[in-house]
Amino acid sequence: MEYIRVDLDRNFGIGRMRYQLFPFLLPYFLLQSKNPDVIMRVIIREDPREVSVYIADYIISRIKAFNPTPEQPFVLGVPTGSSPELIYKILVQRHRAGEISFKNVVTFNMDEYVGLPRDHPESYHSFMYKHFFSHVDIPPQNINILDGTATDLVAECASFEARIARYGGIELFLGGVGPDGHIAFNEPGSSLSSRTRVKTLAYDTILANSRFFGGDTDKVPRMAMTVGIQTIMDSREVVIVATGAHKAFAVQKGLEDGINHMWTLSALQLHQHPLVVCDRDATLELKVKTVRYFESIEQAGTDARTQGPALVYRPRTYVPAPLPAKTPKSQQPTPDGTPEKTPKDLRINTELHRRALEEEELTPDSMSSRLVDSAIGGIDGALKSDLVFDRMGTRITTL
Ligand SMILES: N[C@@H]1[C@@H](O)[C@H](O)[C@@H](COP(=O)(O)O)O[C@@H]1O
Repeated sequence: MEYIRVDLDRNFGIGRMRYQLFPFLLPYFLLQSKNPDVIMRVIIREDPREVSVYIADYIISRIKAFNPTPEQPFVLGVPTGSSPELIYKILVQRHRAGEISFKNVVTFNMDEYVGLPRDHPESYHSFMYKHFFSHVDIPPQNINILDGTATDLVAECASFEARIARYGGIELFLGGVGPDGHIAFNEPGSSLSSRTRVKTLAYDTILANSRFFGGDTDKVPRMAMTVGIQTIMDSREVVIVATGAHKAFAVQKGLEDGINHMWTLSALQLHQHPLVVCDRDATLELKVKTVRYFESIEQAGTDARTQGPALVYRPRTYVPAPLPAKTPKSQQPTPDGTPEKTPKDLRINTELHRRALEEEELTPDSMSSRLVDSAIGGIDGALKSDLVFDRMGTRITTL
């Protein structure tokens, strides 16, 4: 009896404390329910078609909610690759059905190969016009794609960042993910604070992308220009599409492991509104517990697109690269002693160029050794026709 009385006393005490704390905790709970998107969101669908429908719907709903005008367009970051093809197809269908207009949408492409002319069939210019731009009402002047044949590539990258800043930043960045966890062309080892720059491609990426060049790795450009991780992180929202068992290892590293420059997808753990939409195969390396957790969040009814409140708009804080405080050594004073005036754009270029020289990025010859087992499926390009992936993605069998 004595024990029971003690327990009752203790429970009563805790219960009373809970009620006393309630008024203080209430604002916290309200804040949580108002901002359900300030976490990593992972949406899982059964196959690539369902994933593409979800993302196309999501983009349409975001553009509509934004209600863009010519003065305040919706700024969309867009990728290439096989994963987004179906998304573009659905967006085109929905545009043709009169559901969505891209008249007041401005796009920035993630990346482009260095050295490929715009009209090369495998340039990202060609890809975007073939799959999307030629079929919707986006004005050509709203399309921004890096020019891989620019004579001054550093200046081209600086001007790209400046254009993004001029629009007030990117609203929604749609991206894919490479089998080695890269986003855009931010290969393993990329600085997590990188901005648009020229990047040497890792051998795995060359191998994976050789499928677009008739399987010939020699035809794949060795360099590309790409937005940086920080460029992506500055977007208000990031949506990543990941489909297929060959993306499973990258998804696992990006979602379950720590933030790591060797798996640049993982940088999104620091973003406020990241959304990863996977098909079932792309989740094969995740813990069952992780999959259940994300599924339960969606089932709980806080799904950003269908049930959640609108995202909270935050002010834009990005300003182009700071100008050097000191007069550069190379800049000689004019005969009358006053320093030479440098045009604004050139000053930005000089700063980025200086930084590019300082930040020599690590691009190992091949990262294949990190891709174990099922993830070897990531090198799908050259091998696709020779390999069969079983449903569990844990074994690769040759035909
Ligand atoms: N630069 C692109 C990336 O932006 C893309 O995400 C990746 C995956 O492409 P896919 O969707 O074809 O697997 O390929 C390339 O490396």
